Amino acid sequence: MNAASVAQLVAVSKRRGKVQALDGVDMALQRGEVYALLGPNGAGKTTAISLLLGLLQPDAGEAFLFGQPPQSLAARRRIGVMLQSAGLPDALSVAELIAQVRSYYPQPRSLADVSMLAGIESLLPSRYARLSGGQQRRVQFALALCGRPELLFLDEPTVGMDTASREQFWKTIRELVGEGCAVVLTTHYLEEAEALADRVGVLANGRLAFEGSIEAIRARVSQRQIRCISSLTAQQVQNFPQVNSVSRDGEWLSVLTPQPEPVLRQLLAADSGLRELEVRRAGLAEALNSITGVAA
Ligand SMILES: Nc1ncnc2c1ncn2[C@@H]1O[C@H](COP(=O)(O)OP(=O)(O)OP(=O)(O)O)[C@@H](O)[C@H]1O
Repeated sequence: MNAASVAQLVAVSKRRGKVQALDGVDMALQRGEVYALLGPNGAGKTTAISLLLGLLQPDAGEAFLFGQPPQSLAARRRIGVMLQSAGLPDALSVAELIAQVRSYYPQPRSLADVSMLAGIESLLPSRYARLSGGQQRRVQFALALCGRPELLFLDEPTVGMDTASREQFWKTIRELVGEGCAVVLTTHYLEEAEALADRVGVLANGRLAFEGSIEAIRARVSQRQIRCISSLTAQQVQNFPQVNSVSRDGEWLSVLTPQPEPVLRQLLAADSGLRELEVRRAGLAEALNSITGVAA
């Protein structure tokens, strides 16, 4: 156990039904850090969070919250949780739900603060059950903030939120992190991981296939994408050495290659009218697919 970690999995394995959902996973989260857990459906993200929350027990290895077993009441008081299924009572209003959750804590955040942070002031009188999916997510976020958590677990938190709500949510997360709160986030929105995460863990088939910064993930993909407006056909460019694939979108040509320099020379030599040239590393989605593909 690492005493400085706010949450930790040590060599954790867990079977779920016939599936080895986690297989020897080590993970440690520090104070004030945003850790995004990424990976395809069924990779084991929710299982990892459930183990850290003490909702599941590991078959092998150990889970810790603030250096204690996750079931410890003292440790649980220090966390806030937003899971995929909230199971909240349908009959209560948003204000009543918040009052109920605030009552669990000795020094809760005020109703005004919680509502402002989650952007739900106008929803307080409404019955929770009558809210839209995105509004319910914002209320769940408010509930997770009631106990002034030092560690927030957010399992796909912005599913169903509109763009403005998502940006407000990201802004609030940054404020909380600025005050020292740590966050474990799972998401399928890569721009969300990019916007928030200090560190990313990529799970594939129950194993941690990669851990590092977003930039480090990108660096794993050696391919570059060349984009330009050109009269050359995709077939002509496909025949250049070092070209992996070519696609055309209207007047734009997109070329994937591990070696952009020789390809650029050939493109410029073959088309004197070529313009709007840009070269960039292949995208984050492609990098992740390559990490999880290799792991599989
Ligand atoms: N209650 C269960 N009984 C049997 N198998 C389960 C159960 N819950 C999860 N699994 C299996 O364990 C594996 C890991 O599931 P988990 O929910 O942790 O994945 P995930 O990465 O969170 O996926 P998603 O992105 O779809 O939420 C999957 O193969 C899943 O089918």
